[in-house]
Amino acid sequence: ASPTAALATDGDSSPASSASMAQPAVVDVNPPRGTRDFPPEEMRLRSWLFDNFREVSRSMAFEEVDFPVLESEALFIRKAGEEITQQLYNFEDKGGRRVVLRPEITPSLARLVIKQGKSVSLPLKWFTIGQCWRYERMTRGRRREHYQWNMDIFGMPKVRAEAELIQAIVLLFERLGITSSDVGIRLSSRKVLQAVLDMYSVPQHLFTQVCVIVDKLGKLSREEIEKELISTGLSSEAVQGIIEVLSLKSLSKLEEVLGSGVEAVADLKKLFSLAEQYGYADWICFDASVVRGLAYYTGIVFEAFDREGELRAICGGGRYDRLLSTFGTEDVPACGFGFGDAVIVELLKEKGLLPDLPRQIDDIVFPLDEELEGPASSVASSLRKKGRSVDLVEDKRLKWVFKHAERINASRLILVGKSEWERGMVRVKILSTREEFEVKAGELQ
Ligand SMILES: CC(=O)Nc1cnc2ccccc2c1
Repeated sequence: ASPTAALATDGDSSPASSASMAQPAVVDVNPPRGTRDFPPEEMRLRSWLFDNFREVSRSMAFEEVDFPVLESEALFIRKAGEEITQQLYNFEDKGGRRVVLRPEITPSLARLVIKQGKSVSLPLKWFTIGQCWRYERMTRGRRREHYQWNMDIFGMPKVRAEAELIQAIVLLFERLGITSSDVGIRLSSRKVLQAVLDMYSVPQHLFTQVCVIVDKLGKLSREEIEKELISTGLSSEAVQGIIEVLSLKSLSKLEEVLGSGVEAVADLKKLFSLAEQYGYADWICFDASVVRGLAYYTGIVFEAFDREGELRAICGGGRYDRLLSTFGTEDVPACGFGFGDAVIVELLKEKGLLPDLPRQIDDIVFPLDEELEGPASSVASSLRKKGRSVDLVEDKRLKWVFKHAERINASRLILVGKSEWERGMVRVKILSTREEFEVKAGELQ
């Protein structure tokens, strides 16, 4: 049997044929658990999505940056009980260093801002698209990697930053054909929770833990949330106060409860008025229960959701003004979001918005017999230098070449034949119109 025959076995004990019995077990052709390959068709869809991410970033005047997927574990050690830090894809490298495959991008961004220090002028607007990892017991069969588009602004303390980032999200959805009736953006501020904790004189060191617990509203039952909150040491009055305020859906009600002049309310009012000016007001709504699950958010937080409600958050982000001081340096106000590559594709599938992305090339160059392989190479080379995408085909029958041209949606078929070549000509077939004519080889473009 051919060497690849063994690859065809699906690895079960009952061999397909006696031959596979004799074959040694060849490498497992599947990628590691929880990870994906991107064959051409999937890769075209991913590239299409990422090109949209990039186009939006460009239109917002963000600069692209990148980081190693491998980072020091220290960057992600946080004590707030976040799921993301309990699933670190961490290990010790051969130098005995504690490292991780990064679970998120923001700490790397902060690290680079600190490293760049005084040499960069604020505000900084940076974006990246990068793979992130988690190590989860495969019992849940969830993926262990995904790609995330991140947009972050450093050094912009006012809600203009949040307004800019929300515009980026809306621009992306609009580019993909998603409307504000498909998707909404829920937003609130962690300063709401801060104000409530102050009302019940909850010690500040509990703030991030409480945020991480409250973020599970909607995933855990109310009783479980209350239990977890009590276990952090909160009084039952404080717990009830938190649950009550977080169920508010109107800014004016929030103002009644928290009193006017509270920073959280002022920030949110400003953001809603900016939204009108940007023209995306119908995309956003206030929802006090939005806290997001990352420990370091300090202000406005937001997440996009599918209004039909099945899917989890499509993307999310918020302000994190105190992340840099947790790395031992002075704080720089910051705000950003992460947009994963998985939920959005599910949503596009459901909305029938997946684009048709057929393979397409400009020219197929084909020598009609083997003594013309040289001339065919020079024809292909000159077309490529003029920017044409060219598939140089040989050792095939003409019948196969026509089939191939159709399969890859070639625009032209350039046939290099003996008699034509002797006259310095090649034959060109326009595949859409079946039109056929001779062209001087040197004038082909
Ligand atoms: C739907 C999906 O794939 N989520 C996903 C997959 N991998 C991750 C890896 C790190 C952090 C979050 C992740 C989230």
